[in-house]
Amino acid sequence: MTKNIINKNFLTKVLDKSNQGIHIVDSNGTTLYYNKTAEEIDGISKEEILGKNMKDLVKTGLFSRSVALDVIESCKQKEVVQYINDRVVIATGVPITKDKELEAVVVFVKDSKVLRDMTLQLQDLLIENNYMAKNLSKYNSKYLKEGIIISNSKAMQRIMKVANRVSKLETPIFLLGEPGCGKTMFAKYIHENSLRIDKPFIKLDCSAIPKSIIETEMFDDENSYNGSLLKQAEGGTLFIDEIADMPLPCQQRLVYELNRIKNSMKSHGASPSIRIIAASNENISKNISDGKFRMDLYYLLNIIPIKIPPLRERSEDIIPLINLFLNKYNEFYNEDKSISPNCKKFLINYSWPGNVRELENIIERLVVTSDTDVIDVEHVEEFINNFYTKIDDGKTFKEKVESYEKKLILEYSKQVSSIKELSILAGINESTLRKKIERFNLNITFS
Ligand SMILES: Nc1ncnc2c1ncn2[C@@H]1O[C@H](COP(=O)(O)OP(=O)(O)OP(=O)(O)O)[C@@H](O)[C@H]1O
Repeated sequence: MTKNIINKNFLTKVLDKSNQGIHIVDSNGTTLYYNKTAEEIDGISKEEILGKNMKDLVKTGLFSRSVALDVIESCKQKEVVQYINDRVVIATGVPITKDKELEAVVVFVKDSKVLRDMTLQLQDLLIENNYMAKNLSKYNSKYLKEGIIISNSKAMQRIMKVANRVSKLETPIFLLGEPGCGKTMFAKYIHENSLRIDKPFIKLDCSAIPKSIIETEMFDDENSYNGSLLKQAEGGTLFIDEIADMPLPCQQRLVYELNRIKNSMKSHGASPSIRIIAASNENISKNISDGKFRMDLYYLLNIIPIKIPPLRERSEDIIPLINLFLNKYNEFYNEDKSISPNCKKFLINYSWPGNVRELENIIERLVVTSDTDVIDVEHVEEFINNFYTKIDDGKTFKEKVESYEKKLILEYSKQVSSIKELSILAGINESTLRKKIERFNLNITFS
């Protein structure tokens, strides 16, 4: 059985511990109780006030006014600012009634010094807040200027630095990296930060168009649809994606073009008519040793090589990328989804064979398909099964990634009715997907 300890003695102890001053007077204004904090705030001792009437104490000048007397008169709660012994005190008088008759008045007393301290703290916070807001806007404009490129990892910060440095030069650039890791994004970024920003940025994806027409598209003004790409990119940047797929005769003409650009820069110091940025996700050295890629072209392009690491090697970028895509697709689909911490952990541990493109694609699907506001591991598992591969099965990392990719492509193919839909669902561009299907020897039929 619990003992009821709440008696008069106990309540008096509690009131004495309060950090507010408490002053109780009866309905005539005579002080019945005055706690320790009130003594400290008012600078008046219990002995000076207990059993004395407030009217007399106001007369003697000990109090400038008495809120207790105001409350006795009006029988309503009242708040006043008082000067007691040169200190500013805030006193709130509260009437206590029994059967509608006033029984007593309790006055709660606060030292304005506390409020002053709080005001000072608030001012400090406002200053800090202002400072942070300024920095945030600086950060935001930098962020926007960089076209929202997430570069939280050291590796990406290094690449951003190189990209910033080389964007103002005219030299060719060679971007290397797995599919979906951001090569096109970097090519655009370099163009947009170069002196050619007002001129065209033209992309040629050698894996997306039949090999037989690459040369025409690139060089032939008369037979290409809109004039040659070299002509279209005049004054600007020509971005040649998947250059390893470029046919040898075309490579030869590109070597000629690059040499011409180089010589004109050397002899006239002139800006080249076109800047070339090339990209490859193939093992280009293997193509060279197989005789599929010209060594001289490789050296002409490889003056500034930038290798973009796969996402699995820069896991610090995963959370900021998740947040970026979550905001983007929440806004786009007018949703307000968030991702649980467990699910984020789960996504950090995934190997992302399709790199940033796959991550973006999965976040978009999660925003659209999850039936709760908080996206959890179970929702992700619907898309990605067998997240974790066994470590000790004797396969190399690449083999594991490939076998996982095969599984995913087959699984996704069951949900769509064409290669185009499959490429959208998987977040891989169509030509890369076709190549993968061919390389993995997958037998895919669409319903
Ligand atoms: N660091 C990053 N920050 C923000 N978005 C990124 C980042 N890296 C890639 N992306 C986004 O991921 C998607 C894929 O990137 P991108 O197309 O540049 O890859 P890629 O390497 O050119 O792929 P592929 O080799 O298949 O052509 C794009 O939507 C791009 O904007």
